[in-house]
Parts: sequence; C-alpha cells; structure tokens
Amino acid sequence: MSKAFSKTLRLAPRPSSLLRPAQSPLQSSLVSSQIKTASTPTATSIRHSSHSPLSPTTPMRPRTTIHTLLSLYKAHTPITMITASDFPSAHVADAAGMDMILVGDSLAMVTLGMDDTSEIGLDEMIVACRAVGRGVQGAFVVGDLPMGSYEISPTQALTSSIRLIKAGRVHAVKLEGGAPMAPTIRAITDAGIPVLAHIGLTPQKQHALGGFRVQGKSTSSALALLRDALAVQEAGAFGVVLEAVPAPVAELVTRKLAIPTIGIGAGAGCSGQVIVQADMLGNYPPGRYLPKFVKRYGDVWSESLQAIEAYGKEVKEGLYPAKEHTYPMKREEMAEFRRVVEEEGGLRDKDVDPAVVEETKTLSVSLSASLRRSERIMVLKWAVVLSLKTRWRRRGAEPAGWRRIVTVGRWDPPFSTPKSPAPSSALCASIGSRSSTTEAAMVRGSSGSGSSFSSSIVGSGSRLGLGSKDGSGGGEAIEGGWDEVER
Ligand SMILES: Nc1nc(=O)c2c([nH]1)NC[C@@H]1CN(c3ccc(C(=O)N[C@@H](CCC(=O)O)C(=O)O)cc3)CN21
Ligand SMILES: CC(C)C(=O)C(=O)O
Repeated sequence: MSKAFSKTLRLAPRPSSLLRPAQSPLQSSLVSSQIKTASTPTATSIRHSSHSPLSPTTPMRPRTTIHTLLSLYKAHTPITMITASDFPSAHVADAAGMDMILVGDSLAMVTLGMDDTSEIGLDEMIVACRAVGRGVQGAFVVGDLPMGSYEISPTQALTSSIRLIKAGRVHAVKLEGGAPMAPTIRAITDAGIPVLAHIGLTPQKQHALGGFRVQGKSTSSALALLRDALAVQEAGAFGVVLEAVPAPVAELVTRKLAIPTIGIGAGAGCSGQVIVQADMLGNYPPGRYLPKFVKRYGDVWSESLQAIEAYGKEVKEGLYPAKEHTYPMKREEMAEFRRVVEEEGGLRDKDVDPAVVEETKTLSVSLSASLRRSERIMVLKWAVVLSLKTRWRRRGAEPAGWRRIVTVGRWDPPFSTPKSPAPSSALCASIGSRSSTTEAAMVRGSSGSGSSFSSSIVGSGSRLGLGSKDGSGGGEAIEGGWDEVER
C-alpha cells in the first residue's frame, strides 16, 4: 500500500458499512433469483416481474469498495469510471463492469437540458443519485456536490455530503477545487465520507476560468495543478479527477501522487479514466458540441431515432400492436358481450346503478336547459360519461360498461364544426384511458368496417343521450364512423 494512500485511509476512518456496503434487500433477492436461474437454466417456472428493476440476466458482481480501488491502483490496473444519471444508465454501466460510477453534475446538461452545471441543486442531484444507486450492484458510486452546496464553509460541505450519502445513497462525494478546498475535504473525510477531488478544468468555475479551457498548459499553471493535487491528497481525498490538462502534465502529477488520478481529457498516464456516458454513447444528434477528449463508442441517437420512427410508422399503418401484443378473451365471453351490445343495444339493467341513471338525467336536463344547441350535444355526452365514470370509480370498479361507452363514444358532426371542433382522438383516448385499442378494434370489427356504430346507455329502461343511432337518445342521428374519428 502506498504511503499517502494508506495514510488517507487511516486519517479518515470510515464505518465498515461505507467500506463494504451491505447489499440492499432488492439486491439480495435479485442475487438469489439469479442463482436459481443459473443453476436451472432450462427452468421456465421462474418468471421475473416486469416491474423488477434490475434485469434478471445481469451477472452477479461483487461490490467495489475503496479497497478494491486501492488494489487496482497498486497493480497499475487502470480504473474505469463513467457517469450515470438515472436508473437505466447506471444499470448498463454497472453491468458493463465499470469500477466506479459518477453521478456527475454534467447531468444538468446531458440529462436535464440545462445550459450549464451551475443551475442544478443538491435536491436534484439526490434524486439522480438514488436512481443510480438502484441500478448499481457492484460499482463504487460517487455523487457530485453541485455548485453552491459546498463552497461556503466546510460545515456546509459536510452537511451536503451527509445528505448525498444518507439520502442519495452514494458511497463517496466529489467536489471541485484544489488547495483552497483542502480544509473542506478534510472536514468531509474526517466524518468518514470518502472524497474524490476534481482539479484542472473545473466546469463549475467556468466563468472564472474564462470558459471550458485546458488547464496546466504553462509551467506555472502546471505547477499550480501539482500543488492542488498534493493539497487534496494531503487533505484526505481518496482520488483526484484531472480534467482537460496536457497528458504529460497529468502523467507527471500522477507519478508524484500516492492516490489514483482519474483523467478526463488528461491522457492515458492517469490511474484511471472517466467519461460522460451520454457523450461516449452518442446520445445526441451529430453536430452537438463534444469536448475534444470524447471518443464516441456508440450511436444511440441513430438507434433510438430509427426505432421510434419505425414505431410511429407501424402505428400509423395499423401494424402495431399486432395480435401477440393484445390480451385474449374467452370466445363465449366476447360472444355474449357482442350480443348484449348489438341485440340489446346497451347495458343490461344490472350493470347500471339506477341512481347513476337518475343523476345523469338530472344533470343532462339542467345542462341542456342552459346551453346553446351546438354546444349542448357535446357537453351532454361528456357529462354523461364523466358522471358515470365518477360514480363507478367511487364504487371501486370500472365495469366493462364504462369502457364500452367510451370506446364507442363518437365525436363527429354536428359538433365537429369549425366553431367547435371535435375533441381529438388523443383526447378521446385519454378520457377512455382504460379502454384499449384492442377493444375499439373489436367493436369496430363487430359492426363492420366503416359502418356507424353508436351507443346508448340503457339503464332501468331509460335511454340516455349518448348519440344513439336511432336518434332516441340525444335526439341526434349521427352519420359517420369510428374511422373518421380516429384519423
Ligand atoms: N456533455 C458534457 N461532457 C463533458 O465532458 C462536460 C460537460 N458536458 N459539461 C461540463 C463539462 C464541460 N467540459 C468540457 C468542455 C469543453 C472542453 C474543451 O475541450 N474545450 C476546448 C475549447 C474551449 C475554448 O473554446 O476555449 C479547449 O481547448 O479547452 C473540455 C471540457 C467537460 N464537461
Ligand atoms: C466530467 C466529469 C468528471 C464530471 O465532473 C461530470 O460529469 O460532472
């Protein structure tokens, strides 16, 4: 063990829970299910819930601790680190075997679309850290202290660091700054929280640096960089990020230190590397600015664009969803449903609460009395639908009848006038959010393509105005069909 590094560990005694974080219940259960899967590869009985956050196929990996990092450093094995900002980016980075994951404040720009990193706050960082933590099984997770959360005093920095650890569930914190930050780093490490320092180009201080500019290019600034590196090491940092410094400078600084350097734009002479995941994956379209040091290992933008375009096309063409994406129903049940709809023309009495019918009628009458004719029809329909929905919701269930009403609800002339356009199909869909496309298709299929199908709610022998075909409900005979509504 190198002298300064071991001193770091000694000076900053940490609770063993930090050094060797216990597995969360989620992870232990995941692990046991993986073991089962692994030992019985052909077993089909193990079904993983689609809600299970971590993929069951991810191989197990042991927890990376500060000791693991030290071993890598001592063995001159480059340490791998990548940023993550949410559950999926953490999950994939962890599965890819990254030694460390950084929840960097660059997520302000690449994930939240902010102009720079100065805008993001500690609360937002904590949300990201927690999401990342849920996706990580083995990597050592470092959370960035955002601008404004640590510069005022060592006490402020410690308070923020404790929040990142306790609420954000990270294993260590990172902060920007060299020698002037030494007392702050000391305060945090003394409290048993590992600190990764960050010197060179420190993006939070971009305005003071005059932009994102390479640091340490002159003898004096290279010397200042070395002084900063030694100062943060002395203060107890377990490692230091060197950003955008000439490679030979970074290499020499690395040799003068006894803690690992993690380079980004600092050449291969560092003890490890870090990169912004969104940059290296090619998450953004060509043309977006990328720092010179970024190598694009992927083209996620094109892949995503292609996939989403294909989805859009298939939806427009009616190719998606296909049969295998829909839910089956017993033939007899569907036959009975169809019979009730087509032969009885609506709901059976037992499906409708008489009180609902009464209430709806009253509502309809009072509304129709107070509205102009053109508005009336539309409002009445919505009133009926909403009233029924409320009622049925209150009774703790949404009977098939509600879906049926919404599914077959139609929004076409005469209320689709330039003055009062029909609600969009999207609106219809959201109102009937429990009604499925499949069901709409079934209803459509049953009434013959392009034919008009309308519904009336029949309850207690009463017909309510939902645009019944024969005009007995809302008093409107309506032409047209579902197709017109959807397109
Ligand atoms: N997507 C992303 N990736 C990053 O690596 C990153 C961010 N965002 N946001 C915060 C900082 C900014 N970073 C940068 C940005 C540019 C250079 C760079 O290579 N600058 C050039 C030109 C600067 C100038 O115009 O003077 C240089 O030569 O310094 C380095 C690091 C790194 N960080
Ligand atoms: C660029 C890395 C080191 C970083 O600080 C970040 O992602 O915020």
